[in-house]
Amino acid sequence: MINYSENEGKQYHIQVGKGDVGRYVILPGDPKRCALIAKYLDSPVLMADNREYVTYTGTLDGAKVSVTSTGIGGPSASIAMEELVMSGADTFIRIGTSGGMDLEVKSGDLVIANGAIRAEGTSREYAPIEFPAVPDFDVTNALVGAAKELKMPYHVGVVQCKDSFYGQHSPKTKPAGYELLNKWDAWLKLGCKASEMESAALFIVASSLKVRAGSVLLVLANQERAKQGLENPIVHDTDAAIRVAIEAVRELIQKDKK
Ligand SMILES: O=P(O)(O)O[C@H]1O[C@H](CO)[C@@H](O)[C@H]1O
Ligand SMILES: O=c1cc[nH]c(=O)[nH]1
Repeated sequence: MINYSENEGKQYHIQVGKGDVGRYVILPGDPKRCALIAKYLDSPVLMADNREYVTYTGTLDGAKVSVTSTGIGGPSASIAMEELVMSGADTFIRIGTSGGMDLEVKSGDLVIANGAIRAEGTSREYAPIEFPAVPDFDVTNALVGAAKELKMPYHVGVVQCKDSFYGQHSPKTKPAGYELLNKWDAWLKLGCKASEMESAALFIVASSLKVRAGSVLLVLANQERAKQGLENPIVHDTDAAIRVAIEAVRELIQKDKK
């Protein structure tokens, strides 16, 4: 494969290469979240800042751990994962924001995905639609263990992934076939916990590359609760989700040593 990078040994988009990242990588969407995550690492170093991809590398309990932002949506997230795997990474935790769906999911809660609805386009370029977008079992267990240990309010369940943020919130037009893609009411009846944009693509890319991935999401607010007139403040602080991801990486590091 052609490497378009002007910098030898660096991946074209993320601008890191072998030796620059650890096997464990935390993946926020927002590049500005990287510094907030990196401060939990020992001796974090900014390795690259290119397009939507910012990477820091440090250590946790002596193991090399990195943070790389994915940008918004499956296309950029899949590029980040592909290039990180080519740089030596094999274990990924997405830490993102989301909108609650199930009425029991409140602002400020965390959602740990045990599956993702593939209502986005990127994952279809990797696997037929019948193949489920599921996270790695050990990574998911580590996230649940960390949320319990840190006494965070969390839910485990299916998340819905799409390519249009405003299609979720306020679709202006509903083209022919719209209901075939946007089955929001069905997902609600099936107990879907939250909606976001990257987990499905990341889980399917991880399956195709034979690496491990999981997701923990902060719930900013829940439009379904708002519709019912239930309490629904907006929460922006991602620190709880970041701490759960960090603790989960520690658990995985210990487990992988055995
Ligand atoms: O907060 P991040 O990780 O970017 O995640 C969510 O926020 C963005 C939309 O506002 C999408 O990327 C969505 O998945
Ligand atoms: O409602 C929301 C909030 C964050 N991200 C989404 O994709 N949807």
